[in-house]
Amino acid sequence: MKFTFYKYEGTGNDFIFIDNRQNNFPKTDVKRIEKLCDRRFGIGADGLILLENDNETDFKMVYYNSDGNQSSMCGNGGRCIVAFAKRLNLISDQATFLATDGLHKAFVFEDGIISLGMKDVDEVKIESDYVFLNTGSPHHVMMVDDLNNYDVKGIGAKIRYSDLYGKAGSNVNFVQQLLDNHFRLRTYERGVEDETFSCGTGATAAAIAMHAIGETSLSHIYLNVEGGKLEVSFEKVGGIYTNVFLKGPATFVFEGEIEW
Ligand SMILES: N[C@H](CCC[C@H](N)C(=O)O)C(=O)O
Repeated sequence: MKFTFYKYEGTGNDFIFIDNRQNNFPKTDVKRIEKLCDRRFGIGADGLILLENDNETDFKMVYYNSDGNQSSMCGNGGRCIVAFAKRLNLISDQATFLATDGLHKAFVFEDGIISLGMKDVDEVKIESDYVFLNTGSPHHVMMVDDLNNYDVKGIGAKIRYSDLYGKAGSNVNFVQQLLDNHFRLRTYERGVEDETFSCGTGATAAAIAMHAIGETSLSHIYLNVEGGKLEVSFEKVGGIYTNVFLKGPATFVFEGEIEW
């Protein structure tokens, strides 16, 4: 089998893209997808994303974590697939696409920045030392005083595999407040089983969580992640977080061919 692939990164969260509109990619070959994502024996990425045809929208997004398993919504990958669709001349400066958590709208700006509409969040579980919410993927969010030298992988894995989240697990986000609506975020990602340089649904979850627990009353949040900067904006209407947007860069890195 021979495929052209396209490598993208969104604030350091990196992905292999395949144009699967011919529907010939081996979608159930977990070991193959895991190997393609392997940073030594494959191309290397946090995830692999298929762009497929969809009757009602511009395209469909299918997301796999680097463990080779299909998973829930990827916010950075969602921004990158819009850049990929533009490269394929499928769209111009906006898109509507179908993902595992429903329909997404997206807007492409001049400088390559992409703003992705995220699902509404109608349930935010506030506990004494963490917040849990689902922004298309499940996220445990907790505040820490200093993210320098913080054991994100060790502590993140403990929480991800704890009884709290059972077999499904959760992504784990550690947030440090810098200014009123400015935060630093480091994330342990389920399915990568390591810290990633950025997590889009995690940044969205952290922003909404900080608003929900009153750390900020502003609804436009700036997040410094290990791989760059993201912005999250939202409105809270009748207890529901809506008009949620995740904005940031989506960068083409290289294209190549894989054969096996
Ligand atoms: N690892 C996540 C999916 C990818 C999330 C992340 N890459 C993003 O940008 O949202 C999960 O299995 O829940």
